[in-house]
Amino acid sequence: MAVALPSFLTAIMIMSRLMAFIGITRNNDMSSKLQALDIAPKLSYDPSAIESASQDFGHIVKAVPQAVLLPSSPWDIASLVNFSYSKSVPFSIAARGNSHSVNGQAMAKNGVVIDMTSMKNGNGTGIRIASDGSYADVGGQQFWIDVLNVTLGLGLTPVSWTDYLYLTVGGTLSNAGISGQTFRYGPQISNVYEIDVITGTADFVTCSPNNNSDLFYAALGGLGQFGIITRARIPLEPAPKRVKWVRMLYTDFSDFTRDQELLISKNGRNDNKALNYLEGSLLLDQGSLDNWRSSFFPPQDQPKIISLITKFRIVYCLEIVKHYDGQTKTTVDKDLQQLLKGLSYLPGFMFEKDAKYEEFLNRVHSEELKLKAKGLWDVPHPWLNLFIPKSKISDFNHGVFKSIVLQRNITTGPVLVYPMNRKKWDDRMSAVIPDEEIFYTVGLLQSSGFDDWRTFEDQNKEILLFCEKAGIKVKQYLPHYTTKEGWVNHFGSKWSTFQKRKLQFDPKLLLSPGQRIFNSNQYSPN
Ligand SMILES: Cc1cc2nc3c(=O)[nH]c(=O)nc-3n(C[C@H](O)[C@H](O)[C@H](O)COP(=O)(O)OP(=O)(O)OC[C@H]3O[C@@H](n4cnc5c(N)ncnc54)[C@H](O)[C@@H]3O)c2cc1C
Repeated sequence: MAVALPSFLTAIMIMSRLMAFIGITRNNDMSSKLQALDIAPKLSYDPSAIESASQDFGHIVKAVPQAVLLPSSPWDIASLVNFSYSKSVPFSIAARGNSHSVNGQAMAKNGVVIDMTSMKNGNGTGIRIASDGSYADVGGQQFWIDVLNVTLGLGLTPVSWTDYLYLTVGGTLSNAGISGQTFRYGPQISNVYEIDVITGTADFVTCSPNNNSDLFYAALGGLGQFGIITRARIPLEPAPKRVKWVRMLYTDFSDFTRDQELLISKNGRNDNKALNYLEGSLLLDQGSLDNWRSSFFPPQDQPKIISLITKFRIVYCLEIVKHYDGQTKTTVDKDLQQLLKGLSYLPGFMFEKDAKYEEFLNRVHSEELKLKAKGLWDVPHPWLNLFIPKSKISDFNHGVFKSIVLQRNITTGPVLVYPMNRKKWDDRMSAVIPDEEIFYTVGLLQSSGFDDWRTFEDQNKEILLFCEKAGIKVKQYLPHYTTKEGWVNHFGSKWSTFQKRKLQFDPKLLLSPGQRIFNSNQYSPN
């Protein structure tokens, strides 16, 4: 190609902005042409379908599509993409999983939103387990809770999870899919053998590390930019029956992080004596004992925990889980004692639970139901999720947790902080992580009222500014930027590959416009 890549892309972006200016003509044209398609009966213009496709779990931004596609098979999706791709003035298309993004990432202003969940089990997009039990083929629209239930039925399970299971396979694989298992098994994107993808050129491609590998690595962690994932092949292992679930409290941050790092370094291997899960969180007030990441602490112990919080203002909570099955309780208890030997948690502040494996994995759902009953689930969620290099986590504790968070004193909802290893991630994938062997994830998973989410967004901005000034090279998880410069910085050395792959797999910039990487002007605040 004679034209340099970035300027070609700039030309495409200018064209797409021009097209946005002539939106009205385009929209009328688009609606009438869509009526002529074979998938026309599956396009909904129903105000309630449009309204729900204009919103997400964040309740902060809104972008109204022209129509919502309710596909019954991947071919319906390919047909829609093909139609847009063939137009001289194409329209944008967003796959919508469970719409649990918080910044409009699954929206498509003036375009078409594909309600992936309408596919249910249609045409090979259900959950099918290999005859030897080594993997499951799973439709991109499937919820992880359904994957869990079906695989458990055969005594099997995937190994890498998210904290919450009412998310779709395609949605989490477009980000990374992280939780307390990540330190040992890697994120969900490191646990995929193969995927089927419909690209922005409407090609239906099966890809894996050995077959169309560029698209495989592009789509995993690719923020929906390169194609719509319609199937993923997920490795399975024998499922445990029960878990020992332990929480320990700390008032000293360096003790807390030293123990976290010690545990992940000793337990990263795949043997049945090692830990299966490790997370950490902050306890800031009474609400922290009973937020949606599960009420855990026995009621009789809560007064002494609250006294500790009152005295120290921040208490750090280390949470670990060990699976067990054939072992007797005594054996697993001995293994646990061995694992916890030499840790520096506060004496008298170790709490244990014994739970069914599925009860532990689905722990957020019961809290979700409680919050829903109180009208506190479908509220704004001004979240901030960051990856912080290990070398700066102490600076982050002082500058953010002990200063900004305590001074503003508005934080509601879980604040997570736990480490993971770079070596469990595959750098060829689109997902971006810090450039250090160990890094922490910090999630400020806040809920607010409809009137005050901006106060929380201000806190998020202050945190990012602090990191910038303090030279803490954070990477956002579930990233959200409003400028091209923000995205270029985010991807760093991966930016040129990301752009090149976009040109290759979605040259007309049709897909996932709500991420606002290549399409600006996609939504407005609520
Ligand atoms: C309560 C709650 C708890 C969470 N816990 C965790 C957690 O523990 N760990 C974690 O990693 N994340 C967590 N998340 C974040 C979550 O993983 C992401 O928001 C994820 O994108 C949500 O999945 P979804 O199916 O709702 O995707 P959506 O929000 O619908 O879509 C997300 C993005 O992916 C694109 N997309 C959707 N489906 C496809 C597909 N099939 N192919 C290609 N692109 C697609 C969309 O266009 C959009 O750009 C949590 C979110 C919530 C609300």
